Amino acid sequence: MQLGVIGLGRMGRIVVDRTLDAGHDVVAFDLSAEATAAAAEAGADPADSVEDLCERLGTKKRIWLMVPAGDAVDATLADLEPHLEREDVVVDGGNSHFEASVRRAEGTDAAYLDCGTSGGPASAEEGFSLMVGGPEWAYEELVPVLDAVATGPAGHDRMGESGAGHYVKMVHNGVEYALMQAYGEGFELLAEGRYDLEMESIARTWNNGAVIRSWLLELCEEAFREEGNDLGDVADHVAGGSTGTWTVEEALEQEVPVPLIYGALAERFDSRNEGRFSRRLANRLRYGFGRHEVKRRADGE
Ligand SMILES: NC(=O)C1=CN([C@@H]2O[C@H](COP(=O)(O)OP(=O)(O)OC[C@H]3O[C@@H](n4cnc5c(N)ncnc54)[C@H](O)[C@@H]3O)[C@@H](O)[C@H]2O)C=CC1
Ligand SMILES: O=C(CO)[C@H](O)[C@H](O)COP(=O)(O)O
Repeated sequence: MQLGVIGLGRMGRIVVDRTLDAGHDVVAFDLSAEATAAAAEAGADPADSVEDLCERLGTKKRIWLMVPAGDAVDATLADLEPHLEREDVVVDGGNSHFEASVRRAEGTDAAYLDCGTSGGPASAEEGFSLMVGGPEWAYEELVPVLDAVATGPAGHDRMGESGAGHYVKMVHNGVEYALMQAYGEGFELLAEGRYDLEMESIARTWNNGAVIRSWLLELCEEAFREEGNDLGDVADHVAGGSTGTWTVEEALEQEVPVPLIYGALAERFDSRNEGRFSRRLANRLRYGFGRHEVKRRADGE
């Protein structure tokens, strides 16, 4: 099979490499000429524009987008649109909102597959877990490439109609937030608690047979090994948050309680806030009702 890949960053490059390794042909394009050249060195046919990529693909185009979610997907689709026919298939492997994917599927002549991708750059060797939404014929058509990009045939499946792939990936990320928070709280108690403990040793021991073993816990083990028992100079600041926000918004709309996911998201936002207003007010209110001492900021700000 011949696959066009647009977006050759951390994730797109893995799509290219794994597709080439499985014996398929790849035509590659990125706005960065450097990224395109690097993919060419790995064996891909380099394109210098979306139009050039489409010409190199000929008829029955199979195109995988791995550009940042949002405007970049719409811009790429706008460039692709004049070259797309009904028998073509476009896959969006990024973290797009499922509603945007439904809109895009409705707005293109090609078959559109929304593909949630899990595993991250660390999965270059093993392959990804792929959650796909969209027309069944297009999914079946892409199976050889999905087999290559995923861990294998068991690493991908069609979740349902358009939007279902990115919907499942959105919820996956919500679960990811909650798991990270649960491990974080457990290790915080262990680190601050009454025994002098080795965090890496605990993570390693749990990873060998414990009920709570997981890849995220292996990443905890790696973090303690590489950063130290107290995480060294790693800052108390967690970036990102869009996919968790979408999960919570959807849960509210569906009236499904997700307190753990919401709590993890709130903690993430809180990590970016120094001197929370609500905590300062609570501090002052305790004086108001109980004449408890008001702790003052050292710098008087
Ligand atoms: N990094 C991760 O752990 C994961 C990322 N994703 C999703 O995969 C997508 C890509 O992520 P990364 O590879 O990490 O990002 P990245 O920033 O490493 O790479 C994005 C690439 O797209 C290129 N690009 C941007 N706009 C373009 C356009 N209009 N035309 C052609 N190329 C364009 C950039 O030059 C860059 O090389 C995002 O939607 C992200 O949310 C999904 C799962 C895991
Ligand atoms: O999808 C992922 C992991 O599964 C990506 O790492 C994503 O970038 C995480 O985004 P955020 O933490 O900002 O929601």
